Amino acid sequence: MEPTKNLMKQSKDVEFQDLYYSVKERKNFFRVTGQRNILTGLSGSFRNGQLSAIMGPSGAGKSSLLNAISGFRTNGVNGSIKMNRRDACYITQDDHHQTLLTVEELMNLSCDLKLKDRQNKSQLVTEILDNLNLSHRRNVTAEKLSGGERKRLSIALELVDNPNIFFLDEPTSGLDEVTAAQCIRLLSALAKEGRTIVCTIHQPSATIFNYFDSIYVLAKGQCVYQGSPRATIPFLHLANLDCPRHYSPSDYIIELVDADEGRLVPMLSELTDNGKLIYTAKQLDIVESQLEFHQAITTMFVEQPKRQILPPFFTGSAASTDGTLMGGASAFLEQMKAFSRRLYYDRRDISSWQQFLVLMRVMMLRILRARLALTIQLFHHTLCGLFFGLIFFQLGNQGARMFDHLKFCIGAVLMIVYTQVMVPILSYPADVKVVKKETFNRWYTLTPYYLALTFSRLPLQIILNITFMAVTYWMSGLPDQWWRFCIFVAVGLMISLVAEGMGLAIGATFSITNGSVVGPMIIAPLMGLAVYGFDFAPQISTGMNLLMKFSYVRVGVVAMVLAVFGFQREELDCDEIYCHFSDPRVLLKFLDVEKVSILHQFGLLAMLMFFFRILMYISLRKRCYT
Ligand SMILES: Nc1ncnc2c1ncn2[C@@H]1O[C@H](COP(=O)(O)OP(=O)(O)OP(=O)(O)O)[C@@H](O)[C@H]1O
Repeated sequence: MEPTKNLMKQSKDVEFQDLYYSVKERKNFFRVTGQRNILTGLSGSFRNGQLSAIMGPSGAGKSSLLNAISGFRTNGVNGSIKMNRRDACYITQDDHHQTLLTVEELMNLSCDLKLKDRQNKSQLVTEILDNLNLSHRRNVTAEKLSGGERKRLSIALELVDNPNIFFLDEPTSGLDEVTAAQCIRLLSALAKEGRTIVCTIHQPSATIFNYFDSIYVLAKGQCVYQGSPRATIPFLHLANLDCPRHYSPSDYIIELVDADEGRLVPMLSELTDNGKLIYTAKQLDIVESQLEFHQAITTMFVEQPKRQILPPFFTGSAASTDGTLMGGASAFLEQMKAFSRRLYYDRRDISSWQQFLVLMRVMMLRILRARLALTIQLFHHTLCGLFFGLIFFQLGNQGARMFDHLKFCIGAVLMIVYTQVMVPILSYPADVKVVKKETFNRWYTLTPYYLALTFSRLPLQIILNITFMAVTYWMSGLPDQWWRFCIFVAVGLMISLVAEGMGLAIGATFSITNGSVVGPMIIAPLMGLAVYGFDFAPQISTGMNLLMKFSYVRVGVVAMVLAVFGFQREELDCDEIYCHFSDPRVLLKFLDVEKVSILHQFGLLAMLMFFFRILMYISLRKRCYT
């Protein structure tokens, strides 16, 4: 690949010292039984202009190290890292992209969100796609690309604002040998253009191994080798471990550190001073004397006691000290300056309003493109409306059918709740991964995304609700009053917005597996509260009444009852000798809601809607920024 001049930019190194990463071990969800150290005091550096690999056996901590130094994961990470976050991007192993958009649309989206000057946008897109050999796939959606093409697309999307530092988690996983080699060659070319490229790789073939400028081998969370690929054999020779002829050094070193439960790990880790030393070889010959080593870290980090937590706003900055008090003070000043610089840089060129507009457009486009899902949802709501309409056909004005009226209101609410809760629980977790990647790579900030998500779903919600409610209303024979119909629809819409908020909050917090358990588990007691005590409503205790206010299903049912029977509704027909509930006021009194205002119920629903949506926002923030 030819280096592209207008993409050239000065780039920087990545250095880290005494890096720890630990996770809490739990016996069950709540009980923490201890702490597991995954990375144990690692140091090292990845140089600008080089393609570096983090290698190691499965479970060695490669992804953990990549996540920790890139800042993709901050929870449980302690130590010093020098890296300009503004200049870095992270490409995940699974290549999460916005679904239903073509390569060109995704590239345009990336440009719209990242570049202020959009005049040369199409030229830039063409240039990048040409360079990454993706031009012929411009009009294909990301889901239809091959593994290698998808990886190249991930790189292309990030190249738009030309970051200096690329972190890639297992870029060759799932690719055949030829495609994997192509991918690594591309990364090597990008590094030569003046970028720092760091990727994890499990066990590269001999060909791929030699494409790397530097390798960092991990085992059991410790550094067992750091240096050039060709210095691997002399390094092992130094430890009296001779790589057999015709054996790939990458295979050999991985096998060595994996054997005998990692018996050799402490010795090799000592030779590298856990990453503080870097090895190089002068020539290709495997001769011990040609091995050289030097300090991996050039930055003098602030002296820190082991495992001390850096305040989060210091991460990503580096400071020097000679270990003295004065040195420490000037280092602190430097950190403060770096912090202010970061604050300055964090002010995005693209305003939040512009981000909102771009995201809104894309989200609406995606909703319209999901034709099958749209058709199924419309069909489902119409069918449910017809089903309800048939069950309660022309019963809406029958004074003798009080229980049917109640069943109608409860049933309609439950149908809305279940549909609106379950869809985001099952679909949103996949979106969260895309959002995490895109916010991390500075495509947009969370607030405009969140607002665009909320508003873009609104039109579809309204249409689906009107469909279901209209069919139900007219078939069940409720009064021919447009204003009552509008209130009926508004109640349905409000319930669906609360339920959707709850579904999104669960989807943003849990995986699909856990969410599909948690969702119904939460709805069940809410449903219980919804039907509780309708036959002895006036005797319900104050405490229970208060609790019932938290069940939006109950609040929804009450609002629905008020919409159907409130507002001075005329007497219902009576086909029998005596109909106790033919006067709607009797029914309202029986349910103890005759003095309840529908506005009050709308207020409660609005509060619960905000509650779930704020919960979702907090959850999303936590997922994206820790
Ligand atoms: N959040 C976590 N909670 C518990 N254990 C974790 C967590 N993250 C990582 N681990 C554990 O830490 C170890 C290292 O994980 P990591 O994913 O970094 O390994 P890896 O070298 O990338 O492995 P692989 O090549 O198989 O992907 C593994 O044993 C993993 O189970």
